[in-house]
Amino acid sequence: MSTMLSNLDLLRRVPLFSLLTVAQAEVISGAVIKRRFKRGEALVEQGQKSNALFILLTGRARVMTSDSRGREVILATLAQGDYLGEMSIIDNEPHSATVRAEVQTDVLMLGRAEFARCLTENASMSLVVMRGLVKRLRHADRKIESLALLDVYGRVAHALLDFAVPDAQGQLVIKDKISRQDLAKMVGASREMVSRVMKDLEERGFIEALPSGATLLKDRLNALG
Ligand SMILES: Nc1ncnc2c1ncn2[C@@H]1O[C@@H]2COP(=O)(O)O[C@H]2[C@H]1O
Repeated sequence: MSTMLSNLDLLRRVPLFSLLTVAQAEVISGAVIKRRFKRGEALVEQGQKSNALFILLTGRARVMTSDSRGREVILATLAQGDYLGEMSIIDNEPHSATVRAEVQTDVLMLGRAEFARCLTENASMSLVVMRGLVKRLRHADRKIESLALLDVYGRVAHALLDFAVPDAQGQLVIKDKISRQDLAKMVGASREMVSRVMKDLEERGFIEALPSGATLLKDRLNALG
């Protein structure tokens, strides 16, 4: 995190807060605190309350939920500029999921009351938060559909397509290596099963492991996911 930037400058760089008026941003910047989370540390815990909105300045965090037997599901990965903890502030219920730092992660934390005030005083910001929630609901709908209707091949294909971004040639690639364990937690299957499916997808030409560690997704994968 750049220590040279003021809280106001940092806030201005976060898309959500760029909509505040200058006066509002000044008030809010006086209310935020910076905090660093180590790799593996929880920013918020499912079932607890923490009274703050967290905005990622650097790093990466994973949104996950688990059952009483410790089995985990990865719901999403958050990166720079993303925020979390808004659900608990909006409905005054405990956090819906645990969010854990995947690498060292710096955040700005804004208190519950200040965030609630931002929403009531700034209609465009409320709309952006609503759009974010709607986007997540759409994504969750697709995920339910995939869990209910697709086999493990389809679910793995779906998760891979979700992660991929087009490269310079317009081909879909996943740049970072995804661990089989993480993929298993995304699709609700065992690591062994996911390893078998990935091997099969590669042998049948749906995906290609590149020497760089990236994975190239072939067009035909769309037919599975
Ligand atoms: N499916 C999801 N995708 C992205 N972020 C999520 C998802 N579910 C929960 N979160 C975030 O994780 C946070 C956990 O605490 P909250 O419920 O307060 O607010 C939640 C959201 O900010």
